[in-house]
Amino acid sequence: MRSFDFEKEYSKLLTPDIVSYIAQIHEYRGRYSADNVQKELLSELLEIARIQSTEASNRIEGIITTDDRLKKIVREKTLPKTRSEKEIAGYRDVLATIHENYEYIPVSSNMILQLHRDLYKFSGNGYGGNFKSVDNVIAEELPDGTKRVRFQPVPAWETAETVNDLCNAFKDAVNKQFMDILLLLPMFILDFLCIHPFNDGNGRMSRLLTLLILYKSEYYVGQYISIERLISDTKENYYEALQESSWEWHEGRNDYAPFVKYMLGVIVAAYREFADRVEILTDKTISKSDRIEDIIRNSYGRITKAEIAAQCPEISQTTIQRTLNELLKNNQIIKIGGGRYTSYVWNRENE
Ligand SMILES: Nc1ncnc2c1ncn2[C@@H]1O[C@H](COP(=O)(O)OP(=O)(O)OP(=O)(O)O)[C@@H](O)[C@H]1O
Repeated sequence: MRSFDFEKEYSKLLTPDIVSYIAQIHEYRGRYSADNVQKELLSELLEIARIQSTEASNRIEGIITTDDRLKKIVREKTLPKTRSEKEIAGYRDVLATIHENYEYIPVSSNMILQLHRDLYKFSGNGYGGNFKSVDNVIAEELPDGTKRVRFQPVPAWETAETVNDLCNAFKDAVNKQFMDILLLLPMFILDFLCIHPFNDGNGRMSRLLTLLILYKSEYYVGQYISIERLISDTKENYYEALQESSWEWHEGRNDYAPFVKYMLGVIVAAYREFADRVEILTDKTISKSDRIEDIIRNSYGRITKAEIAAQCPEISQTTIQRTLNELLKNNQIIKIGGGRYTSYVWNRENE
């Protein structure tokens, strides 16, 4: 059976590029601790990130619904109807549990099972909260419709014990305190994905666990900038890094570096985006119209005038309307619907 030795692998990862990523992330964490950023601003970013995270993590697995239904599900304004919507609602709830209770959720086999149970609580397919009952493969569908095996995970009969060993080894490594969690985290996630402990939901669970471990270690950026969206936007690199790092995993000879670098790159990108958003939203020298433009560009799907106003209460309705007219004239946004149902969406065709 596969064993886990974080300490042995750790020293191999201390290369200049990885160390530089870690230094950047440490610096960002210090600069943007919650005390340094306005509370209203954070709650605005929080709402956007919650929608994007739920959408993106599900989209990576082909689980989708319309923009409007997605927003309503995340805001709990409707009940999920289709199978995909039920899985999206499950993700929404597990994400909320992690956001609110990360301090009290240990990274243990039992907790992973409980979170997985909640991921499927609307689905009623019997998968939720149980490790896989039969062996599985990580497959890839080729353009001609045929399937190719990307990775053969741990067999079903070894799964419970292997997850338990992984969680214990991870806990021991964290407790030793001299190894940076930013390296232990992607190693743990890669091992989790190579075990692929569930019949379904492994990718989503791995991204939820990523957030959990980041929050527990006081890296809160994922609450405000969606890490899942950044992964979805770089899906090809994500799969490539996983492929490279999982090579010879069963023999314990795999190289964690590609996936570690990929994940650290994503975390740095999230902090950079956070820094940019904070600057735009707080810099008083940035014009009102630029702020409105930024809000529309960064919103998920359509946005109404009332939603824009809620995000910038200090800007008058007249200025918002004038800016909307200007953006429409320049073809930067698209108007959808009419009357009190009018909404706007950023025109990405120009990008
Ligand atoms: N070569 C690989 N090695 C390890 N993990 C991989 C590899 N390629 C992809 N993955 C991971 O496996 C996930 C997809 O696995 P799979 O298609 O089996 O989905 P699943 O278990 O049904 O769950 P979910 O639907 O949430 O992904 C990806 O999101 C990615 O995280």
